[in-house]
Amino acid sequence: MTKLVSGFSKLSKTEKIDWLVSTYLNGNETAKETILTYWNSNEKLQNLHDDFIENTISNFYLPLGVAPNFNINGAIYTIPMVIEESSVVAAASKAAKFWGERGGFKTEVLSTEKIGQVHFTYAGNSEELQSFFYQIKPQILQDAQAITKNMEKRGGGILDVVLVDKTKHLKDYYQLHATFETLDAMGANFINSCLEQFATTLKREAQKLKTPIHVVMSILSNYVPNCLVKASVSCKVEELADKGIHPEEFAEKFIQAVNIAKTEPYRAVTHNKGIMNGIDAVVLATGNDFRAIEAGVHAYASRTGRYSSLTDAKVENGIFTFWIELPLALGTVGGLTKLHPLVKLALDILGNPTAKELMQVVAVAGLAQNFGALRSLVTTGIQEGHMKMHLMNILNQFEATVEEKNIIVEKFKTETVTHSGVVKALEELRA
Ligand SMILES: CC(C)(COP(=O)([O-])OP(=O)([O-])OC[C@H]1O[C@@H](n2cnc3c(N)ncnc32)[C@H](O)[C@@H]1OP(=O)([O-])[O-])[C@@H](O)C(=O)NCCC(=O)NCCSC(=O)C[C@@](C)(O)CC(=O)[O-]
Ligand SMILES: NC(=O)C1=CN([C@@H]2O[C@H](COP(=O)(O)OP(=O)(O)OC[C@H]3O[C@@H](n4cnc5c(N)ncnc54)[C@H](O)[C@@H]3O)[C@@H](O)[C@H]2O)C=CC1
Repeated sequence: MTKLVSGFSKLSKTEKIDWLVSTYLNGNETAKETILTYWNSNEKLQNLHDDFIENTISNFYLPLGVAPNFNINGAIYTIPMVIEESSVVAAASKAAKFWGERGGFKTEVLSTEKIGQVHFTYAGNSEELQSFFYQIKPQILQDAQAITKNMEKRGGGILDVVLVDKTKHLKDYYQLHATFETLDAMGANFINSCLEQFATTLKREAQKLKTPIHVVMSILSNYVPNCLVKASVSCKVEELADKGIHPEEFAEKFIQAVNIAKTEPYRAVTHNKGIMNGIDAVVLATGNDFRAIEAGVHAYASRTGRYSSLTDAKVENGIFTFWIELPLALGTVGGLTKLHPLVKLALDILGNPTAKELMQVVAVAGLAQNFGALRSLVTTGIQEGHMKMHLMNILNQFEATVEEKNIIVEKFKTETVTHSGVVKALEELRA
């Protein structure tokens, strides 16, 4: 068994790689070469990327693609997407084109409130704590002024701080539950700084109480059900007609597919995974925190107590409408947004949106993705389009030459792509 290593973080990058290769990779020189192959030849850029995280040994590439033709509230966007899965960008592009010819996407930001909490315990009288809180609330806000003054100048800051009694759920457990407007910042660091200051004031002032309070932790919440965006598409049912689509039958099956995802959690998780194909890809391309988005979105999908679809669809008076509503705490300043050159490029492609504008673009990407997946699922089935896009991955896996690729791509233009079918075709070609 390998011994625990001490002081690893203090080694140079090359020393870290040498340790890794000798300890876990049997000194394999090819492994070392792979690590070095992905270093950026531009030293300045390499240093920039290395500093994003800790113990960096190389760069991990994901493709950056673009999906054109998104008509959002009348403006035409090309959406940058970072994702490893084939057919996602194609599906988004196809859905954008389809809806671009049918009035485009309509979006609306419903709210932008962020949340943070100071979690603490107090074993004394609850009413005493309430009146103590009302006395010190102005002081709590006053002490945070140094942190909030610039955000206030921009029109944001702390919206409110309330005391919440959670003792019914957990013995002696209370919170300071705070709400924030962080404008174009996702706000994690701003909120956490405010919360830690609230905790400092709370602890200082609580020395006056008969029963002590114990602060457990201060942290923002990634559940932001009041930071909501809605995106929708609609058209007359007959306008749904397209290659392979009978409009009435399509609308009916499509709505049925959404209804199944609304009631059946096993289906809802996959349905929403398809939505997150679009959401995460834009979140990543724009340097946002996809873990925060994922956690918040799935909590929202469970808000009724049962995990459900993020999208909904209906036909009313002959009009088909399909929409999504979801929480998105995004930033277009802060974090990596001004640091990562490709993030900066992605934001430039989007016309340097505000956080509110980015929320709308991201919601549209999720809706488009869901439309593309459902359209395939209720018509051809998902494998036809997905495997068509995945063909190149299979060929690369078997190190097909350019010539072999050309022959096999041509062959599968008229046949459904399956992994075994492609392998067989390659074997026959090589026999
Ligand atoms: C894959 C398509 C688009 C093929 O669809 P198609 O009709 O064969 O495509 P086409 O060759 O006729 O081209 C039509 C348009 O599609 C786009 N398109 C087409 N090919 C490309 C390409 N190579 N590169 C870029 N864009 C492409 C592009 O917009 C193109 O227009 P054009 O550019 O020619 O004017 C279609 O079958 C589709 O939308 N399938 C759905 C795929 C999907 O949802 N993939 C997600 C991964 S599966 C998954 O993870 C989620 C899931 C499905 O489980 C979720 C759920 O269950 O709900
Ligand atoms: N649980 C979580 O989600 C956590 C996330 N994080 C990380 O925190 C980072 C995001 O934190 P932020 O505070 O957003 O970033 P940040 O710390 O880079 O701060 C952004 C700052 O930009 C300034 N600013 C300039 N123009 C602005 C404008 N128009 N609107 C708003 N602010 C403006 C403000 O001072 C703001 O505080 C992400 O990298 C995230 O991964 C950190 C801790 C926990």
